[in-house]
Amino acid sequence: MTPPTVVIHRDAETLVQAVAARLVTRLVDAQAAHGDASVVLTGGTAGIATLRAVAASPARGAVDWDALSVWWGDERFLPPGDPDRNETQARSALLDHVPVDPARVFPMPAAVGDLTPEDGAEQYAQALAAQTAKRAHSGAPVFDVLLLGVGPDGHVASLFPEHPALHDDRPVVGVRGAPKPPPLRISLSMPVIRSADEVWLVVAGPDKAPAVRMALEGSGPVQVPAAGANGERATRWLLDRAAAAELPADLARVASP
Ligand SMILES: O=C(O)C(O)[C@@H](O)[C@H](O)[C@H](O)COP(=O)(O)O
Repeated sequence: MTPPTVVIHRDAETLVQAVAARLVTRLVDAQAAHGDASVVLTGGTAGIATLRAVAASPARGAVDWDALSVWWGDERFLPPGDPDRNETQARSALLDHVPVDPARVFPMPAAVGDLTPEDGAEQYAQALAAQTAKRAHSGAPVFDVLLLGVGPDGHVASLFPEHPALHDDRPVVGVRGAPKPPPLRISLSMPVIRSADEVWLVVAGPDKAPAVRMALEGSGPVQVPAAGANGERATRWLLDRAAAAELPADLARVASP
């Protein structure tokens, strides 16, 4: 694991534009290297705004959308099409506007009938295992880039501080009693998050500053899950100034003054 890098942008809007540009480049590079690319999306304000910025970017035409697999890091366990589902928001922000191959878009299961979050997690783990085998065969990482937001409490995906899901050794976990609504969720587990080639934590706003500081100053991942979210090859903290406000000066070099 390489040490995290920190990039600080002037404000939330500059941050999402810069992350969108970086994401387009990352997907193009992955496709050039191994023919296709695999991305994990996040819910949350900054994550969805980034997808909107990709959709609006003239550079989006550089991505071969047909050769992209789309996964989710977590999902709010709600009925299909619910406006609060991360899937619904990602589709309207980006996926409905680019020619993705529907067979390569892997939303987490929705709340239908008797399905529980645990059942949904198990189904998603099966889809993931098939992808893992396929990508291993081609020598590509399972995920080229995995996007995460960070909560004011330091949660990432639906892995909340001190929550039992953090200790679950299954690849995908059903979450009950999440402190951020809705209480029922599905999440990739920490080991699966950590298997991504690159993990990008996209964080804006002053309410996130204490969590960003704690994660980067060595807090444990049980108290501050974001502290454990490292990629195999790169971990990038992509921040606006407000989220970076509590970082010590040696970490706080500003990219967009
Ligand atoms: O489903 C969700 O809510 C998430 O995926 C969650 O982990 C989110 O990314 C953070 O809570 C940050 O969200 P904000 O950027 O909206 O604060």
